[in-house]
Amino acid sequence: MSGRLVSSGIRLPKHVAGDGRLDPMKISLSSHAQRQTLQRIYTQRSQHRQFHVSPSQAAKSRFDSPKSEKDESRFAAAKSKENAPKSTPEPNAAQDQGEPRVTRKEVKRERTKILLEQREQKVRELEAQEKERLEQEKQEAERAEQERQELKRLVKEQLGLETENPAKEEKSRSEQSSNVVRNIFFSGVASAGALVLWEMWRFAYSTEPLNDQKFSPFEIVDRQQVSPTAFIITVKPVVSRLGGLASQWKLAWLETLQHKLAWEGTWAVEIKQPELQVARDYTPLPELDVLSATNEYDTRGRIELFQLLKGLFSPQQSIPTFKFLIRRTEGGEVSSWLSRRKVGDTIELRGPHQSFNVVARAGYKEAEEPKRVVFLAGGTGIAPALQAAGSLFREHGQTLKKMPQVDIIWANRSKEDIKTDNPVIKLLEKLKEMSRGKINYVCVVDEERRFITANDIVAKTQITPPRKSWFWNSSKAESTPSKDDVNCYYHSSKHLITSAGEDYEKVDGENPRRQCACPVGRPSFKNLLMVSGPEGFNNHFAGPKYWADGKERQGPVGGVIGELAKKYPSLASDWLVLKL
Ligand SMILES: Cc1cc2nc3c(=O)[nH]c(=O)nc-3n(C[C@H](O)[C@H](O)[C@H](O)COP(=O)(O)OP(=O)(O)OC[C@H]3O[C@@H](n4cnc5c(N)ncnc54)[C@H](O)[C@@H]3O)c2cc1C
Repeated sequence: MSGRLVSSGIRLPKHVAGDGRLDPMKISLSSHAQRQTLQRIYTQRSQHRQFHVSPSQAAKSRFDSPKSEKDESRFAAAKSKENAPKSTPEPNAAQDQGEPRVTRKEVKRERTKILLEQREQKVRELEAQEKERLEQEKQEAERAEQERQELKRLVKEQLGLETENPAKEEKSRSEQSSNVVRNIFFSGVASAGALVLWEMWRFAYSTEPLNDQKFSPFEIVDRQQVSPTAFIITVKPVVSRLGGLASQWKLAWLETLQHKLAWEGTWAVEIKQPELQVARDYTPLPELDVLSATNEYDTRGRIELFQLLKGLFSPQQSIPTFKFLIRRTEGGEVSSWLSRRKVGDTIELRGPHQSFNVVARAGYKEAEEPKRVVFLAGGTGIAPALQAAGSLFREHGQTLKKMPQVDIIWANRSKEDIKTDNPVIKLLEKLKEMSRGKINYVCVVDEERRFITANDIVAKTQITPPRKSWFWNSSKAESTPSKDDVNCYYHSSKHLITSAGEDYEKVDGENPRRQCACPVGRPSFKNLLMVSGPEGFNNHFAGPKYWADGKERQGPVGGVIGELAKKYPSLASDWLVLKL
């Protein structure tokens, strides 16, 4: 226990002096106000001791000089107590006699009271502040709501949506719904317009799926090995998978082109080897369904329109394909690269490059009597032979009456090339059947020591040796009237010597047929003897071509046929020899 021992042996609290009085400075109080209060109590006690004043007097003196507002109220309370009738005796009167009347408990109570009062005061102040803040917030919220309502009213007024009566409201509602319908309608029209514009843009800027200016992608969809060195690949154009008008148009355009080309004669496309950036010509095989199509495909424009409409109404339209018979040449840049391509691979094509218009050269529709077309084909040279036969069939297929007799002699190295399951053999058989024998073929194979001979050519062309003149009794051949003194591009042998096989004029991007310039009343047609194969093959039978002005030209007829022409003058006068 803290405190101090006095002489009497009694331990006093530390804030009580030796004479029993309270020592205010020894009482530990935190606040100044508390210290003051105790100081007052101490003073009161001293006064009481020195002057023997009564508690009421002490209270009076205590409150005589109020230090604060609080003290003032206490002072007033004490005064009123003092003025009150003294009916009851002072409770502590006996103790006033020399004894300290303020105990520690009282000090503590007083101090606690003061603290409580202070705290209560603080709480009241905080409550008042909080109330004031809430009040302000409420007022602000009310003001904002008023402004919002006002704004809403103004907007409604501006938009004319102010409804004052139910009729007006109903009218406004119906107007709103008709607005919605109108908006939906115009959105639909706008979307359709955008779609049409998009398609027109694609239509205008889409390149043709096959053109002679730049290479276009084609996908290999089939590959068939027909002999150890030869194979057939089928390709289809790569068009957008999304379809749409532009894609349909592309397919329709290509199908149309196929029909047009099949009708006229021989043509080829270039295939690019992308690694070496070189290209070589290859000849598409004719498609049977194209050859057997009816004559509704009359002109180019009509074909396109018909195909386009067909394509639009049948999105699953057939995709036109091209087939190539290719022989892998040992060390060849393009053919060996192509031989390694598989189904699914993409190759690039450019073309078409048309050469001989077989139909026009063989007399076209003016033919007065069926003519003959003989084709000497070596290896893959069978492809142009099939094109020529196909175009003549396409032209005369309906009546077959005026169709020239077509004889193909196909020379190959091995028997494997002419197996019955070879698609080329199948195609030849089908053409023979469809043309009721007007198209015929024979195969000769090196392996069997069977080659195309001069006798074969004589037999197929049915040329006859010149008759001996009975008058001169000499071996001099009877002169045959020349049919070659015309300048017709299609039917003059002289003209043919310098020809680069350009049987089509280029007019405004179109390749129309040339006009036959043969004089009226004279036969304007010729028999055709065509030679198609590797360079050596062509040179052997018809003599070499020559280059002039950057173009490969036909040159004079030489080789086996040139020799025959010397013996058979009708070969020179009635036949055109075309080197492919
Ligand atoms: C109108 C037309 C249509 C055609 N159609 C077809 C067809 O349908 N199918 C078909 O298979 N072919 C066709 N061809 C032939 C074809 O275009 C190619 O000529 C043939 O495929 C060979 O080309 P390549 O690039 O493989 O060989 P290339 O690289 O051109 O070589 C050809 C030959 O020359 C040799 N050679 C190349 N360079 C040299 C050199 N520096 N020195 C010595 N020898 C060399 C090679 O070893 C090879 O034997 C056609 C040609 C034309 C003109």
